[in-house]
Amino acid sequence: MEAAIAQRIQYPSWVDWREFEGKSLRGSLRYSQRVKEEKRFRGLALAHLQPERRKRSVSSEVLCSDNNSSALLEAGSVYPFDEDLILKATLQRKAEEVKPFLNGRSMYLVGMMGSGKTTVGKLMSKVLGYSFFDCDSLIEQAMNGTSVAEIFVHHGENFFRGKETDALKKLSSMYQVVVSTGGGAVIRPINWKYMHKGISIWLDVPLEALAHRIAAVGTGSRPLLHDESGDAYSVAFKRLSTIWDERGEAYANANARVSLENIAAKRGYKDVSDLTPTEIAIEAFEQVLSFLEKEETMEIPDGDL
Ligand SMILES: Nc1ncnc2c1ncn2[C@@H]1O[C@H](COP(=O)(O)OP(=O)(O)O)[C@@H](O)[C@H]1O
Ligand SMILES: O=C(O)C1=C[C@@H](OP(=O)(O)O)[C@@H](O)[C@H](O)C1
Repeated sequence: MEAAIAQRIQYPSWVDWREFEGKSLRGSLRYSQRVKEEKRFRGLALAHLQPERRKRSVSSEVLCSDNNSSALLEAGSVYPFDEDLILKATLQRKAEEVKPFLNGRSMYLVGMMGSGKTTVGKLMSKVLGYSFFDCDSLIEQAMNGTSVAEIFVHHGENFFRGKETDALKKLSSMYQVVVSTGGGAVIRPINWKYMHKGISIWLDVPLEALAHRIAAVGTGSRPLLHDESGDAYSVAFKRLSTIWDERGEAYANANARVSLENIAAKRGYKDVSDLTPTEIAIEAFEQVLSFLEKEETMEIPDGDL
């Protein structure tokens, strides 16, 4: 069937269409085998990926100029579409883009409690082929399995901060690792000395979102949030606000900042809770790339040569 079909997919700028050229996309897009092999398929399909529908479907207008194409899409129809596939492939490509410029340098994720340092850090380490370490877990292992909360109770916060610095010192001698630091790692200047041996990335998440996330999992593992009485969200929000007032500025020492509000605005989402860890990890790699480019182009004054 001769079909005048030109597919116009206009993905957000952060999606790398090259990932999918010539590959069959999951969903209702069907192409004759010849179209795929001879890659005579041309054009772009207009996909309106809207947050409330991005997970389930996409409205597409498909016109392909190709003979023998069996594409059967019509303007305005709604089709299942595997956006997770696109995001995962984009994340992999971003990692491959960044990796050569890292020269094996490690990455340290900093941010308030619940900002996603562990969740996003694991994703980044996986696509980079780096090892992942959670600083709190290393401290607990060094204390024969004593939990962070128990360390605070039995030994006090200052003792914990000393162990945190010891862990970061050890990690700073390693290469090709992604580290999820504890939310308070930014407090001590000595910790920045160790983290600046690698590249530090601040996950900047609004307090409201942090409070919702922590309320969902409870404050048991976060002793600094234990003090207040009330509903879980209010307790978390109140304590996080106090902690932010005390140390919020310190996070800005990071080499790269990942603002979830900026990503959500870029993507047209109403709320940062629409953002998946993969989307955040993609942005993290983009911000690392920007930092590395700036680092490379920074002129060394002649006098310093
Ligand atoms: N992008 C996200 N959207 C929604 N929930 C998230 C996101 N990232 C992390 N979370 C959840 O928030 C909680 C804290 O995440 P975690 O990675 O442990 O943060 P941190 O290591 O910074 O304390 C976990 O329950 C996690 O599943
Ligand atoms: O913000 C903080 O001072 C802390 C954050 C915690 O790590 P997470 O950021 O993983 O919760 C943990 O290190 C300890 O409870 C202290």
